[in-house]
Amino acid sequence: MERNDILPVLYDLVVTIGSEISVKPLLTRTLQRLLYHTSFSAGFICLDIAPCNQPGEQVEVRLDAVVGDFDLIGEIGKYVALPSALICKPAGNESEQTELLSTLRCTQARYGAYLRLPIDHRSVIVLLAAEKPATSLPLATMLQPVLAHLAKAIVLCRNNDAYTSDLVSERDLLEQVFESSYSGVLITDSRRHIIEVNPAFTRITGYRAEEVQGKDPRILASGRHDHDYYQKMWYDIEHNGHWEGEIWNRRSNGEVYPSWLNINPVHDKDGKLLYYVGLFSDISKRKEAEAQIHQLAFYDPLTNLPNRRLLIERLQQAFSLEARTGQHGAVLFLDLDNFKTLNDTKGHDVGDRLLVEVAQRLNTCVRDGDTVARLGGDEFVVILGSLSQISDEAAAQADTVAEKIRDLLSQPYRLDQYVHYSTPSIGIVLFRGHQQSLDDVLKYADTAMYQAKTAGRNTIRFYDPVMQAAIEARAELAEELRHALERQQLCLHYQIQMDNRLHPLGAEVLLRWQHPQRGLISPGQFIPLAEETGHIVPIGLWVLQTACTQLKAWQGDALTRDLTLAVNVSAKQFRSPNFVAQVRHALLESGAKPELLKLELTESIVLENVEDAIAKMRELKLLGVSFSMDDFGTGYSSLQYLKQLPLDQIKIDQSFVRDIVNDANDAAIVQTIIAMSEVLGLDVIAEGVENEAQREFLDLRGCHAFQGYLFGRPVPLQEFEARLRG
Ligand SMILES: Nc1nc2c(ncn2[C@@H]2O[C@@H]3COP(=O)(O)O[C@H]4[C@@H](O)[C@H](n5cnc6c(=O)[nH]c(N)nc65)O[C@@H]4COP(=O)(O)O[C@H]3[C@H]2O)c(=O)[nH]1
Repeated sequence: MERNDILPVLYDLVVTIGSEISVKPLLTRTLQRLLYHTSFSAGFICLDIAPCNQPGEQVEVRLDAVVGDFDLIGEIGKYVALPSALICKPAGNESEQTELLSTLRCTQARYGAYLRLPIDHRSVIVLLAAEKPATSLPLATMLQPVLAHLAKAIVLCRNNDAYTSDLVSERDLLEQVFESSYSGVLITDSRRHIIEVNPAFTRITGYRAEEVQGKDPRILASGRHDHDYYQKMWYDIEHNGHWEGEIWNRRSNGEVYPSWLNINPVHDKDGKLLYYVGLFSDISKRKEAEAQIHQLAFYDPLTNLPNRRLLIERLQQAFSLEARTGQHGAVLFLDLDNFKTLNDTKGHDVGDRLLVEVAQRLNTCVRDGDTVARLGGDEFVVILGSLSQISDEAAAQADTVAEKIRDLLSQPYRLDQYVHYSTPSIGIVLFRGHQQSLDDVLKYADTAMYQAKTAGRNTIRFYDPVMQAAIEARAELAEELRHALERQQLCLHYQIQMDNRLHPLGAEVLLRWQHPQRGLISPGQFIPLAEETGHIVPIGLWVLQTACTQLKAWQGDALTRDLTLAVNVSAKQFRSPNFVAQVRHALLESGAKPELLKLELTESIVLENVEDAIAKMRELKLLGVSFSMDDFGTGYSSLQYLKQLPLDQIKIDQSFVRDIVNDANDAAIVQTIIAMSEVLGLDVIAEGVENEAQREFLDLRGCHAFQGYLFGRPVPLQEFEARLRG
């Protein structure tokens, strides 16, 4: 190559270098051009060479580009061991080159000459040939400017490569997000023609990309939203740069579904609108779940009627409405007469069917804006709204609806093979605005219903404040009773029991409540209340413990040591699973003799669960405790169970004793009870003996034990003991 030839070569190389933007093609094309112009047959480029100082050593270099030698091409990107003289040192004379290259294993000693062109301090181009091509000039020197240019180009291309690789990974990431997103993505051009959708769009809408591309997104519209809705949506997008909201669309199969949609416009850096991007998710499942939760939270699952919670909400609304209009509203509280019997005899399934049918009938009796709710069990509430402003008229309107309900609910029900007859008891209370509290209105309606029930069922009653006052007083008493024990307001009175020779046999302990304001309250008033609230259990236990302590205290005195104490046991107390343990514990703790403790049970307690009663009685009898059957004759009085029970005594109820002398019926009953006790080997005692005639009658018929005012009223302990001594 002559000096004059080199300029076009340099120009060609510079153009080649300048036209590449990526390292790999830059190196390859530069090598190709060099081989072409210099007549070398092969060449390679190594960048980033570590400094090599020892002349004889091998250096590890990476082949970044190779041209012309297929063996070496196979090594591109890999590290190969090459003589350091070839890579780092200026080329020697021809014989030295041949010798050096003969040791090159990787090129199979194919080359005898090379040209080494350093690009910068760390890179080199090595051109190889079987023998050195004829050139009159030192090529290394001539090519120097272009190599400096190449060094700069490598740096630029490397930066460019790094940038491109970042862009590619960014694009890959976006593409992956787009493809795998769970949300549907829809991209339109600025004229709102769909240009791209993702697979989630297809999954949700049922439309494939090619079916919607070029079309207006309006093809998805369900028709559920009016023109204004869309206008507002586009207004927000154009003016606020964003819209987000619930939208009902239609799938390709025609199904309408709710979705949550975000729309954003995309602009270029000059603010020119390029695209609209819509991102949406199918919220039909969420909506279904919400509806289900709402249904569960606000509706009764059996009848689908509003439940108590929704009833309260509706009542609140009705209060507000009537407050504005000045009209009356009414609450009807309904309960089905004898529903429990149907449930107990025919089973809950049949009971449920009746409730469903009642719910349906109730709904046909009221207007659209009215509410029919089920509170639970067989209790229903109806709210009637917009009744007259005049209370008499409003009452008449409510009464008309109640009559209609009563009439319809009294029609026969066909439940499976049964024809069932049911009637309701209905309580009504009127309301207007917020004059009464919501709780009060419901409470008053309940009271009125209760009144309807006690008035003989199948009845309608308006709320009566006098009755409400009685109920409230009762509730107050219950609350006070809760604290009576801890406040030490309870005490025991003792009523003597005697034999026919007027020897004291013992006493019945009778509970009294010394109320700080109301004075002495008799058990007839508070025992049923304590039964209802469950307070009878701790109270009963206290009576038992006090009686046992008293028995123990009497042990030291000859006058009292053989006296028995009869203790009344309530149903709830007896039913409690640890009743036996409680009695045993009371006896042990006090040290009382079990033979002196007599437990009084009533027929109803025992009849509730005869087997359980027998088991408990047997256990207690093993301890030595005895049993008396209280109020005998007033209930079922079955000889059958009487035989099975481990009783010791039968107590003739005072209702028979009262007229025993004058009423032949009572006399006959008492005689039968005495005879029956004899047959069964049981003691018999009569209670309520008030006069000598009664006592004599009983004594003559074989009843020799008595309790009653004739012998002594129930009195406090000191009085009782004084009387024994006197
Ligand atoms: N007219 C009349 N009445 C007489 C005569 N002799 C006694 N009495 C009353 O008849 C009731 C007899 O008690 P009971 O049948 O067990 O009926 C008791 C019993 O069922 C219940 N009771 C009382 N104390 C307790 C208790 O500690 N626990 C439980 N569970 N119930 C109790 O309260 C009921 C009523 O008790 P009290 O008011 O003390 O009423 C007592 C007593 O005062 C008489 O000659 N004429």
